[in-house]
Amino acid sequence: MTPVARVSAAIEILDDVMAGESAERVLTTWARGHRFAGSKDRAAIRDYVFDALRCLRSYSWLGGAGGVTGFGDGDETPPTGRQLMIGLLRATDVPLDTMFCEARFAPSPLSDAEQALPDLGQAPRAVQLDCPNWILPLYDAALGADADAILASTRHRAPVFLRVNTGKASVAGAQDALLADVIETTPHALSATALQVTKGGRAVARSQAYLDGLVELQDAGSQALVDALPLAADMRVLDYCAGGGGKSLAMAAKADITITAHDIDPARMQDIAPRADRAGVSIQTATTKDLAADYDLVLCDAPCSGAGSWARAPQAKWQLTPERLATLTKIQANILQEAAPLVAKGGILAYATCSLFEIENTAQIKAFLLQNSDFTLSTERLITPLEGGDGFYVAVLIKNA
Ligand SMILES: C[S@@+](CC[C@H](N)C(=O)[O-])C[C@H]1O[C@@H](n2cnc3c(N)ncnc32)[C@H](O)[C@@H]1O
Repeated sequence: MTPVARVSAAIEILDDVMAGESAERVLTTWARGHRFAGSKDRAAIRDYVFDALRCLRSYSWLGGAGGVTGFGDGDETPPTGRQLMIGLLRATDVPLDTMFCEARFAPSPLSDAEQALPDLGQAPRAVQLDCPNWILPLYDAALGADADAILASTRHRAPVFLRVNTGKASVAGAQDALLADVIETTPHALSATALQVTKGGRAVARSQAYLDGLVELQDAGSQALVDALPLAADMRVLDYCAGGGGKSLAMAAKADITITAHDIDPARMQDIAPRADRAGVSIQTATTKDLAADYDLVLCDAPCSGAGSWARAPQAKWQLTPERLATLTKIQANILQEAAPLVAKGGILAYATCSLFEIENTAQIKAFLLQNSDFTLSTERLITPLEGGDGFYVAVLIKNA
């Protein structure tokens, strides 16, 4: 495909996404209907779509949809795919007349109105930072002087990180094995097991090092969260909200422990067995009625707004509503109450989210401690995207002996 045809494809896809469709689904459907598009075309179009989603408000502004204050921010009309791509190309200094022109498959040349260059410096702070208006106060309350820098970081693509499975390889050994598939990496300060992929990120899942279980795809912040857990040999550990098992696998690689994975939706755990096989570790899965009440450590990696990973999953930023956030905080409080009796006396209850907001993090723990005087707070850590990975919160509570 020519560069202009890629821009036209991104416009078409973004129009569907702005109509409320999932970006992943629209991209998959588009690829099925356009078999002539090669992998490089698909990757370039995908990058356009996700870049536009990350910077939805500032690109809308630069694309001339100045009145649009945010998709998902009320009843406003969302920007068109064309406006977003005009904004994206302006923001990245691509001359617009090279893309919007008379060439075959190109989007039509800019109208006189579209030629006017809006000044982003005049836009409200939330537009410049690509944040829904109602969410900005949550950032300010939780992150103070760092709020702007953290929001700015979510405007850029998140790096690909790997976790070295130290049960199978050293960090240097895993790096060498990845090099055989032309995947270049560099260790990352957030965790001793974290490698940031600097070249070949799209090839990881096909590489021999990955297929042999030497590495797993896992964000560096997620690894730092697991590092914060006081795991020790022979512990009985319950991963109460295990999902696909990312944290279970990381915990299993850290210490010789017995791990049980649980999720309210057992179907979410279907990948755990093949992933554990690949990693060479053992993880049991259990339904709620199978759970014992004497775990040495229970991890609740609760469902949340996902605010710490909006650079990776940008559509979620625009889909979150105050009502959904209120529902999530209720679910989080219930999960803590369900998990507390499963912790053995003297054991540990760990609570984690990939959110940055107080209402999902410190406020949740404060409320829990008020109602559960048999627990005390041991440590608490907020990992923000300024440390290089996704944002996470983790609190470690101890149950009285
Ligand atoms: C943030 S995700 C977990 C991600 C996973 N720990 C990982 O590292 O890949 C949250 C999970 O909590 C599960 N969940 C929601 N409500 C729950 C509940 N009441 N009890 C247990 N799991 C729950 C969801 O099904 C979802 O899989």
